[in-house]
Amino acid sequence: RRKRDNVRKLRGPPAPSWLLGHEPEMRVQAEAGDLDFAWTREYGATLKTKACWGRQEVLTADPRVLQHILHTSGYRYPKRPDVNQSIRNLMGRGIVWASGLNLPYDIMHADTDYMTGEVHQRHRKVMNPAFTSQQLRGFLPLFQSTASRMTQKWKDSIQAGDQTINVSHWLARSTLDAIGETAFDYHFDALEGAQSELSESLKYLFADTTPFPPAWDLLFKALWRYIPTSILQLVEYMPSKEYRRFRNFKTLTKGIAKGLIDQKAKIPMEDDATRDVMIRSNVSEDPNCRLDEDEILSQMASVFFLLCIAATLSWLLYELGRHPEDQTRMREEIQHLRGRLPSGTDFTMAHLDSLNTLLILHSQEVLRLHPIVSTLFRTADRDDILPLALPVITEDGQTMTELHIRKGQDFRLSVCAYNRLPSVWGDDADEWNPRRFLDVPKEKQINIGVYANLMTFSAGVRGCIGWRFTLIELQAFTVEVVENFKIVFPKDIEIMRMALGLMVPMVKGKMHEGTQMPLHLSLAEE
Ligand code: HEM
Repeated sequence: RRKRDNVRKLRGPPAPSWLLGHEPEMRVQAEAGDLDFAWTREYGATLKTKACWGRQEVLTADPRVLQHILHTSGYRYPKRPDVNQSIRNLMGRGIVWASGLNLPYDIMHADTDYMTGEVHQRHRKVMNPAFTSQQLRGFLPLFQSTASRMTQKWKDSIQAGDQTINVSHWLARSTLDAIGETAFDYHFDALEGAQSELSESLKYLFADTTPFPPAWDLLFKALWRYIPTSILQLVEYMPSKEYRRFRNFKTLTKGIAKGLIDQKAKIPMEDDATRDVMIRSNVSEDPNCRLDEDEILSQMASVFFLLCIAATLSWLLYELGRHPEDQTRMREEIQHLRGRLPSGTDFTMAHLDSLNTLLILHSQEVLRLHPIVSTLFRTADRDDILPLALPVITEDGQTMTELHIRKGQDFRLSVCAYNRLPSVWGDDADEWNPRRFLDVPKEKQINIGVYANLMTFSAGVRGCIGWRFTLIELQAFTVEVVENFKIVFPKDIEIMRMALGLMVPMVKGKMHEGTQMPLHLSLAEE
């Protein structure tokens, strides 16, 4: 006989409605993560919440539970079926969607051991060579020249008398250029205003749809887990705004990829040293390293992740604008290093690594405090017992140290709440303090995240493949901006952390204008 679960014994906030549970409340939080922070403070790191149709969910920021789900269990906690289908609507059959057998319905209803992850592993094998440390470090000069083109635009703007720069606008364009050239060997020329169709599509991808979906859509998506994949995939053709936008983005990125592949196909293989891994995968002899054409074209939608880098960089400049003392010290350190370089040469990765005290600490702190993907959604494919690192008090006053769950149990993995756990990051976990990374006792931490033990890039077999890429770009751009400009955060505006699929900055009272981060800039040498 199967053991009963003890999820219902967890404490949690009362649900406003049986039909919609906490869904509307979670989506209209004043700022992304507010409820996660409040609830984990009140009920502990693991608690129960309600989804649509009275379904019970577990929200957790417990490091041991996160480790168990993302790391130790391999593919046994797949993405929640409705979330995975939404990923497919946006990004097609690429790596972010690829799972065991791609049959969420079957996973839920099968007795057999499905979750071998073979499809995902095949995607990962093809993508990995493009993301090795050595490969990415070689991209530094390209990041530097893109950053320098961007700051030239800012200088032009300042000289023309406009000192308020919407940095997130420019960072999104620069990052699109950088990802295009490095990952796909493709020139978007977004900084020069070209390819505006893709830039525009990215800009409005989540605008005014995802945060406040109608009740029917919430209820409808909650039923997707009961629909076989072959039928479910048709939902991408729904006529409403969100579905249409996702569909257009997918068609657009696939179209660009197709053009690229056709163009490269004309070049004989041996003549093209830069021919990228995805094109090679098409002709690979080894079936474990081969993707079909639709899978290859779908990878182009990964340009979507540029939004993560652009938003992270925006938050970093925001924090530097609010902490002038950090900014001044960082600039002095960069200038000191610059003084030791022969003229006409630029920083190498070894130089950037040597800016460890400031640059790396600031990168880690911005990723901790402003995780762009603030929640991950997973479902158990079997009954399981999960050990808790942070035991919680149950409704009947007992201490719970293990969570017993049944197959099909949904989890909300709270990246943002884990990144602010006082037991992991210290009592000032809600505050900006880059130096904490020098003090946190690493030996006491439970090993989870791919970088700095943060959850920002997720963890385990499906952890972010682009984290090194992100760090190198983050460092190259930060050095370029801080060396050239003094950044001041304007007093007359308030920036909000909005959960629009991704956690992005917006100006309070001007949400309709979309993602923005206006900062006052002046030339550093003045
Ligand atoms: C600050 C920047 C970034 C953040 C916060 C971030 C975060 C994440 C997270 C949380 C996941 C797991 C998603 C899930 O489980 O559903 C993920 C996966 C992924 N990321 Fe990133 N990412 C960033 C930048 C990038 C970049 C620059 C690239 C590519 C150039 C990239 C490529 C990917 C891919 C391909 C996956 C899917 C991996 C897999 O399923 O095996 N990411 N990322």
